[in-house]
Amino acid sequence: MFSSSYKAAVIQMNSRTNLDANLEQAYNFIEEAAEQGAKIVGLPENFSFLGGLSMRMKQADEIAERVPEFLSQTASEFSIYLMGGSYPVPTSDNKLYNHSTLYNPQGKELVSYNKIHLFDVDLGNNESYRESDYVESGALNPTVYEDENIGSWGLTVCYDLRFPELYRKLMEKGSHVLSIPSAFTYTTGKDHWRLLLRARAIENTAYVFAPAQTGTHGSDRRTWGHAMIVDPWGNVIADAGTEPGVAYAEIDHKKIKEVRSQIPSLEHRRL
Ligand SMILES: O=C(O)CNC(=O)[C@H](CS)NC(=O)CCC(=O)C(=O)O
Repeated sequence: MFSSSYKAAVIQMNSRTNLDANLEQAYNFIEEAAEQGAKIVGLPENFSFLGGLSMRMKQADEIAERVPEFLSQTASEFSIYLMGGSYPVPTSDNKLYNHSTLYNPQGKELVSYNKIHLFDVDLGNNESYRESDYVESGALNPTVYEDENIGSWGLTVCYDLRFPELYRKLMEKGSHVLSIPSAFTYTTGKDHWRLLLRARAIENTAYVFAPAQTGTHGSDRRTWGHAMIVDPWGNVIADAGTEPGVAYAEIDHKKIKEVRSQIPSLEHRRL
């Protein structure tokens, strides 16, 4: 367990198909968060490129080269932990991993995770998604990073949020904070996002840290926003609303201890 509380920042972006513009938007919000004293800052799913699938495939090598450089330099420039949302990393068979990552204040990558659950759904009204057409599911390897400064962070991405068994595995590895960078659709977000985030926090007595995408991304994509931090009791302690921006909350080891002693449900598990 870490020993002090710290300020965390979730970034909400409106990423599109211009890598430079997206990185600039991310940089400006990270700078703002660092100036506000955040020790850890998180970017949303596909912060570097959203929409424009064929363009993304063409630029995938460039994105996969530039984004880690950007994350490393920015984390060390502002001396913060940086959760790099997710970005596409080409696989050997011409697909992508939806890759999430965590950097330390010296700009070193600490841990990374490839999204396991892929968003293949038909929502009606001509709204459907086939993430598995271009993304390869990651290894079934629940991924946690821990140190004495930030505690134990479990990495997941977006649609993973709907699979509580993944979070149970992360809890078995001692997570204090569940990271869920997202680009939830407007259609599902309005009914499911807040409820699912609060449920994961309550059932795991852990913080939920969820940067998000918001607004429209080209003509066929609309995301819900409401980047959020939820405390282990299930209270929403930061909500970025619907505009791009940054939302802040304190992550406090005392709160985790308090809730886990009030309701030791993790210890009461039978199955
Ligand atoms: O590929 C991209 O451009 C960005 N990635 C996404 O938007 C991903 C995969 S399509 N979206 C989700 O996982 C939404 C999940 C969701 O909305 C739900 O579970 O309801």
